[in-house]
Amino acid sequence: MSRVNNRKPSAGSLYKSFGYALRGLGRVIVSERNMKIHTAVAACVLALAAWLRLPAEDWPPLLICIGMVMGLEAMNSAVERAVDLASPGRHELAGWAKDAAAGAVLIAAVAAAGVGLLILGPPLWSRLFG
Ligand SMILES: Nc1ncnc2c1ncn2[C@@H]1O[C@H](COP(=O)(O)OP(=O)(O)OP(=O)(O)O)[C@@H](O)[C@H]1O
Repeated sequence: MSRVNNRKPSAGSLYKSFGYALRGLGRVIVSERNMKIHTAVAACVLALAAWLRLPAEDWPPLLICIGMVMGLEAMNSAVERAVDLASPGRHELAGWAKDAAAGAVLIAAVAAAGVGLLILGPPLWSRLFG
């Protein structure tokens, strides 16, 4: 028989979950070089978008891409830690899992770079050379 979770969600537990999530993000930003790079690139993209006064409809794709890349990087860090815990020694499956998680970040980052170029490129070009 499956166990049923009868705990009622409370405002306190919701608040705590946000706290755990923010603590997790903080740890990833502090300890992962790639996450620092993603954070810096995201800040530059948002500053550039504001400077170029992009129209409202151009902002959602940029925000989605930033969220996708940073979210997947956090998930990649979680996979790395979980794999290291489960398989401290070298194992083919451990390498497979880490490579696949890193591949997910790479796909998102390449797609985000394409979206960023398409959205920011033309207005930046005309601001600089137009
Ligand atoms: N336990 C493991 N077994 C097999 N291959 C691994 C293992 N850990 C990491 N690898 C391989 O090394 C790559 C990089 O992994 P990771 O970023 O965790 O660094 P690392 O090799 O553990 O060393 P470090 O964290 O010191 O750079 C992985 O994508 C995978 O190909």
